[in-house]
Amino acid sequence: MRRYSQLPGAGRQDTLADRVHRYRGVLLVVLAPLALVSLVLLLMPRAPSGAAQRPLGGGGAAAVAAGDKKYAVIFDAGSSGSRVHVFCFDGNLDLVHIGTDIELFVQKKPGLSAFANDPREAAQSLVSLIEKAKEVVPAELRDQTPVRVGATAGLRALGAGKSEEILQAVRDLLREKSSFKNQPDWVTVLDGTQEGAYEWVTINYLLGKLGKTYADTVGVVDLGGGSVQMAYAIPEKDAEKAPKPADGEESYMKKLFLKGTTYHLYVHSYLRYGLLAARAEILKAGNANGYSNCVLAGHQGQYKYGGNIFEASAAPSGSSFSECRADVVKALKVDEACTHMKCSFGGIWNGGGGAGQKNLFVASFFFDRAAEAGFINSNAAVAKVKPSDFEEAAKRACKLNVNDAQSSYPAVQKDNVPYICMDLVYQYTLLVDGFGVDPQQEMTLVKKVPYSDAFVEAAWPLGSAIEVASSS
Ligand SMILES: O=c1[nH]cnc2c1ncn2[C@@H]1O[C@H](COP(=O)(O)OP(=O)(O)O)[C@@H](O)[C@H]1O
Ligand SMILES: [Ca+2]
Repeated sequence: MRRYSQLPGAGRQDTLADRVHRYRGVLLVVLAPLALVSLVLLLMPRAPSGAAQRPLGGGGAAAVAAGDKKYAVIFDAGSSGSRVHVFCFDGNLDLVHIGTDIELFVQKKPGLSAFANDPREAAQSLVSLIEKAKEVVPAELRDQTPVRVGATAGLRALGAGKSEEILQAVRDLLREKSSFKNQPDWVTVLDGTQEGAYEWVTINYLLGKLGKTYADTVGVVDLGGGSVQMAYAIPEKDAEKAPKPADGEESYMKKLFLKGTTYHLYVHSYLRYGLLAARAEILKAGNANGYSNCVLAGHQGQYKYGGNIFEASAAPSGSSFSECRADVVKALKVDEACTHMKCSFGGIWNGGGGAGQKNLFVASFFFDRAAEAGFINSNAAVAKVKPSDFEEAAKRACKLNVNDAQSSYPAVQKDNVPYICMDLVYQYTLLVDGFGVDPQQEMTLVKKVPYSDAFVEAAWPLGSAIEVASSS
């Protein structure tokens, strides 16, 4: 848990307001031409022909300026939990401290989709997060500070009707309780491409890569609970040849304009292939005999996901790495017909690879399971690993029964223990057979990214906040 300290500046409102009032005539004469000149200077170098002004093409929620500081409040309504992030940017769009931290980050479980039949209660689950956010934004700036809510795979999977009811309840709550600047179209289900693009912006921004050529940027994989995203930059000439997506699928390409540079981003989000959703797919793919080759010996039970129930009992001989792997390959539909040059899995174009994907930053559940399986330090922000590390860990885990696994992996939550073999096999197979990563290729698992003298969460909300802050 972070500390929330009161920002300097709160409480000076009256004095400042008095002074502004007294000198308003002088201020107008001095500031009006200055503002005009700065506007011209700001816009001039940022307008190459044809490039969009809004870096991510979003809704234009302008972050608020305090001096040259701008705050933005972003809610991440993830499938397994809700989180709030508050960021503060200076005039150069660099992050500045909020009290002693560089970001306010608070999280809560479960996510909105756990309240599928009670939209009001879903919205109420955000109240404590709203309160925490309010504590760090100075009172006089709150009504000008935009709050956005992005829901991901959990609400996507609920379908339009139920998710819209929940979003409406959240809009009502923000209007009545948040005191932040809110707008109905700032509370949405993010499409998978948007989520992947924001995550790519977050990581590349924090690493100082934005403004450099596409080949200097890093590729990003984000394994959530409900969906998994792959995003990386490719050369313009390749982007022009990108296949058109199938009916109902999102476009493979997204054009971003950031720090004076245009990027052509390949992004795909695979719904139902987040770690928790994939368990259901794996159980469906491999459950022919009423048991699963991926569930640890000694476990008899059912797995509940997205309102459905799946048989999840161990085979008589317990879990097996190789048989579980075969089930995962089936669940991934690795052999599905590919109508493009090259596919990842399920007939989806792989983007063609290249320099923007060479250096991979891999986030969310990849980090968490690697830490729980004990092959990376859970207190580190980043860790270098290879896909083969997941393979080795999986081979070890698949040999255990539930009791031995509980004592071998004390960091694994009790509910997750029967699935530790399945999760690790899935992660290895997703990387190698799904995304085509070489088992020996080094990649970076990332939880937080070092930035200035602090660490920032490696998650999509910062990308959204950058869009908000740069569109003012
Ligand atoms: O802000 C964050 N910081 C670090 N990890 C995060 C953050 N947001 C999500 N995660 C990781 O993602 C995992 C679950 O993803 P989430 O609930 O967001 O599913 P979704 O993206 O499929 O909706 C969490 O267990 C956690 O490891
Ligand atoms: Ca997520």
